[in-house]
Amino acid sequence: TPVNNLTTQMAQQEIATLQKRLTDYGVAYYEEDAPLVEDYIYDAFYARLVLLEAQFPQFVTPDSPTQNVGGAKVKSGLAKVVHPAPMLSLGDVFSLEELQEWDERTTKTLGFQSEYNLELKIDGLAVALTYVDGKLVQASTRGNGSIGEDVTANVKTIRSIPQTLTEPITIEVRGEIYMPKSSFATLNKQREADGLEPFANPRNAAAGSLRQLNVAITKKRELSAFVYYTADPDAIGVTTQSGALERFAALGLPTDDHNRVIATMADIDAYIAEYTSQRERLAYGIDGVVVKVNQLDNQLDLGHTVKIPRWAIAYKFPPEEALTVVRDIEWTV
Ligand SMILES: CC(C)(C)c1nc(N2CCN(c3ncccn3)CC2)c2cc(C(N)=O)c(N)nc2n1
Repeated sequence: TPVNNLTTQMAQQEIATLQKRLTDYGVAYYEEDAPLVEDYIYDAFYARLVLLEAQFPQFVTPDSPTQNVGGAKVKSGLAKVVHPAPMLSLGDVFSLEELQEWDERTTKTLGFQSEYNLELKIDGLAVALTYVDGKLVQASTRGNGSIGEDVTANVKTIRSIPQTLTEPITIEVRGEIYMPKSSFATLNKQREADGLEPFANPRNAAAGSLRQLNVAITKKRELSAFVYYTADPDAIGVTTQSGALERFAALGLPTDDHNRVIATMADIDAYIAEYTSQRERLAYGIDGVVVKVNQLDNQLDLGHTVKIPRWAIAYKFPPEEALTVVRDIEWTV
């Protein structure tokens, strides 16, 4: 259950159970050297307890596993985090014709023509950010959609991600962390000067920089982010995707301002043409356009399959590999 749908009673119960379970696991691991569960299971329960205790501090006890240094039993790599609501993937199309077909299917299912919110598809890596009473308490990568990695300390070094919202609300938001093209070029020059392998593209550089155990390295890597989703729109009182983006900005969260609401799919050609040509002039990498049904209640009517929402689709630009050399030469000048 997402943290802000819990009653105090439920939270107290879950916290007590987790404290007991993690203490037993800790004893078996540290004192009997006979771990009861895999590390990633322990880490996922531990991350859940951290989240609950942040939301319900009245239930933190001095002997809670989170209160002693040995608590986070992370031996190797980053701790694991279970996403309370799975992070879905996105369906892809590669032509305007397929986009029209998607629009026809969507219009048929709804019984009327929906308006769409268009967003640039930022070429980075997806993260979930959890704020409790307006404070950033956890950040995790998408991972496989159900279990990601805890990158809270790393994310706290990203200047565009606020540690405190402008209102003390409890909400989980999702977005994309990316490395601007200029930071990517500078980083790769430095790596080549140091005899290191350069990163293949800004997305890999962002992932490698974010998932660092040594947070000081993340801090130096000049990452940025855009927020684009919450599973709990009631927490911010919005009814459309475009309204959610406006509320995110009002809360101090970074959003991309290239989004646009269109009435019918006929209007998308202009947007796609505009950003296909603008692409190399943007300060960050994009690999397409994301089209979303704008009214949130219509999104609910459309629902999602196991993996992807029916109310959103990603139009992918044709790969620009051929232009890479030309583009790099152009802006390194
Ligand atoms: C909330 C939904 C599911 C509709 C959604 N999902 C997204 N993604 C899911 C798949 N993701 C993913 N990542 C790795 C492996 C599989 N899927 C990566 C993010 C979005 C990504 C962007 C972006 N990049 O700019 C965006 N403006 N809106 C998104 N909206």
